[in-house]
Amino acid sequence: MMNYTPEQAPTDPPGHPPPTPAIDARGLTVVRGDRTVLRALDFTVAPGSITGLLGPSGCGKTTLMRTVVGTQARATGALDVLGRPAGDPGLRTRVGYVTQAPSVYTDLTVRQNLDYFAAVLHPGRAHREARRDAVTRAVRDVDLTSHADSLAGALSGGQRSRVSLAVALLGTPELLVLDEPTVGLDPVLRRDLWDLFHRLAAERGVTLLISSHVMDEAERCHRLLLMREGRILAEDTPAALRRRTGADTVEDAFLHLVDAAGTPTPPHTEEPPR
Ligand SMILES: Nc1ncnc2c1ncn2[C@@H]1O[C@H](COP(=O)(O)OP(=O)(O)OP(=O)(O)O)[C@@H](O)[C@H]1O
Repeated sequence: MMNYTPEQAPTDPPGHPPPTPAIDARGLTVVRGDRTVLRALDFTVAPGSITGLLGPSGCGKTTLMRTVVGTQARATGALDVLGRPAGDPGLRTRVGYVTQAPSVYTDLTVRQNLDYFAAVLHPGRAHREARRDAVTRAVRDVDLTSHADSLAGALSGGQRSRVSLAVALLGTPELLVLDEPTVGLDPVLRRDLWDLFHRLAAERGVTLLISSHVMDEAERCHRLLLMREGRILAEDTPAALRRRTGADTVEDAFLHLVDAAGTPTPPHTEEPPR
């Protein structure tokens, strides 16, 4: 089983001012094409925490992640990431982003992929040993040591996704933004990845923002941002959301909050949360 409980979210030592949020959004609005996709979002993400971003397909999760990592144009309002405006060049090595589609070279082995990205991050002979250590650690983190010399193109979809995650871990990011990292993985790999996410938060102080369709993964997060139709429906711990709504599961809590919000859902644009 998992080696944590969601109630064990990082807390501030008494008497200390709260730390700067890892993410601080105020009135964040994003337009894509002729659609307003994110609508005046206000939320914060605490450093060293795991925040789950949940909501039905098309509610704006990827758009929000793209905005946090600075690749989304036409954002208005304020969005600070690690104390700087989102997209600031100083954040490049401090933020890791893993997209839904794995971005690896299929004609290189796992290790060659990582060697390449490590050389981009830390060029030069002086960093050769540090690069080798970083690559070995990242391959081990994602449990691909036995596949290190396999061509990425010969791996399963889930294994390729883990190579992408290993690339993001190379730079030892302070904030990791992961878009549906567990899609297509079997239950054992999903559990192992969530264990890794918790180790990264607890042992390395990494902040993780993780999107998912899968409501049972919500229970593995310290806090949740529940999204619907470009808005934040609720922001709280899984337990508090269940308590607040009298629901047994986060999925039921979500449905309760949707009903309470009272906005009708056009059937052609909405999928139920999976
Ligand atoms: N390039 C684009 N131009 C215009 N609208 C877009 C574009 N990309 C996405 N959208 C719209 O923005 C909305 C949010 O999309 P987004 O990909 O952020 O949702 P999502 O919650 O991540 O969905 P999923 O879970 O299916 O990945 C959708 O209604 C989508 O149609």
